[in-house]
Formats: sequence, C-alpha cells, structure tokens
Amino acid sequence: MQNTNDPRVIVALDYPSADAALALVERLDPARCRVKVGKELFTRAGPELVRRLVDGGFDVFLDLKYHDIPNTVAGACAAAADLGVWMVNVHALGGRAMMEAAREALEAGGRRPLLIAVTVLTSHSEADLAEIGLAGSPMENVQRLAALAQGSGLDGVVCSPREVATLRAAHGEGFRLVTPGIRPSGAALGDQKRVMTPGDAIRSGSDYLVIGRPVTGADDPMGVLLAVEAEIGAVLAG
Ligand SMILES: O=c1ccn([C@@H]2O[C@H](COP(=O)(O)O)[C@@H](O)[C@H]2O)c(=O)[nH]1
Repeated sequence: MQNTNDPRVIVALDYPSADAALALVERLDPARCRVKVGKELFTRAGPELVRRLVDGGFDVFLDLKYHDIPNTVAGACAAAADLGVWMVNVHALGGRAMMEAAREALEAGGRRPLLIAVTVLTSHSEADLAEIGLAGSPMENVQRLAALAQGSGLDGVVCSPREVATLRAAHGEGFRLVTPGIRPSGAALGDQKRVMTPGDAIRSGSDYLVIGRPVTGADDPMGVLLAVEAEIGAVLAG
C-alpha cells in the first residue's frame, strides 16, 4: 500500500455540481488521496465547496491555472491561500514576472500553499504547439518552461508523466512533478495525448498522479481507485 503520510493520488473532482462531487468525496479517505478542484467545479460551486473540503481534512489542489498580469495573479494566489488549499497553480507561459509575483504574494501570507506551474497541457501534441506558435516538441517546451518555473522560485510543475524522468534528472528530488495524463491500462484516452499508466508514472518519478475520468466516469469509482492504489503500491514496494 502507498505511504498514507503522502498520498500520491490526486482525484480530479471534475463534476458539474457540489452534490455530485461530494457524493464521491464522502467515500474518499483524506489519508489516502488528495482532491483537485478545477475550473468546472469551482465555477459551479465556488470557494464554499473548497472550504468544505479543506474542513473535511482533504489536501485540496486548486487547479485554476492562473494566467494574467502579475498583479492580478498575485491577488488570486493570495485569495487561494486564504481558502487553506494545499496547492495552487499558474501557467508558466505567464512568464517570470507573473510567477515571481505569485510566489511573493504567497510568501507574504501565513499559510503558504505549494505553488506550481503548468508547462504544456497533457492534451497537446507537437502539432498543437506548432499551431499556437510554439516550435519544438512537447518535451523541449516542457524543459524550457520547467527551468523558468524553478528559476522563478516555484515549487514544481505540472507536466505529463512522459517528461518526468528528464525533469527529475534536471531539477532534483525536491521539485514537485505533478502529472495528469494518467490512464490505467485499457482506459479511454479522451482528449489526453501524452499519457502513462499509474505504475509507469510512479516508476518514472512522478510525485503526484492526477486522475479524473478513469475514476469519476467509472461504474465503480472506488474499485478503480483501489486498483490504482494497488498498482502504485506494488511499484513503491519495489
Ligand atoms: O496539463 C494538464 C493540466 C491539468 N489537467 C487536469 O487534470 C485532470 C485530468 O483529468 P482526466 O479526466 O484524468 O483526463 C483534469 O482536471 C484537467 O483539467 C490536465 O489534464 N492536463
């Protein structure tokens, strides 16, 4: 079984209402997984739900991917910290000044959440990047943006599990690598393009695995979660 002091799975609560999210959350153990609130649920249910999850003992990753002028992002990060979240994120494409402003805003507060940056979305391929004017492979872009994020004082990045081994070698153990694009063997990819299985992601050195639809869209979400936990546990046990 995985180390319950530092659960590696972050369940993406991509639901259209607080009630739908809470129906799953009530079956989750905060000692065994973390939860992520993203744009859909936050826009529907707002800070009230985030507070409720925090009060329920969950480490909450507020995944709103802030990308705006530095002053605006700094204010948004301070507001996220006030909610008591465990982790908050920005887009690395917002640049150094924005990321530094976000970090400084969090350092000025009492309880400092982890601050990480999205590099290249896991739904993007090299062709998608070319279309928006970013030359090079996803790996090259992820490497460049991860270096910028670390240089701006951030705690880690969001990347696909496929880039984890390279980033781990470049940035060391303390730099958090958070990976969506997790698909248990045989699961539908949906819109994800750069994916790995839970076991392979852990083997590659991923710190935290973000898993949404394979769990939330399953007939038996808890069964899928237990299988993911067992797959991770087997890798961690060596
Ligand atoms: O590059 C990124 C950044 C964030 N996400 C988020 O992770 C989950 C993944 O959900 P699945 O259903 O397991 O695909 C989702 O909330 C995304 O907003 C990402 O997928 N890729």
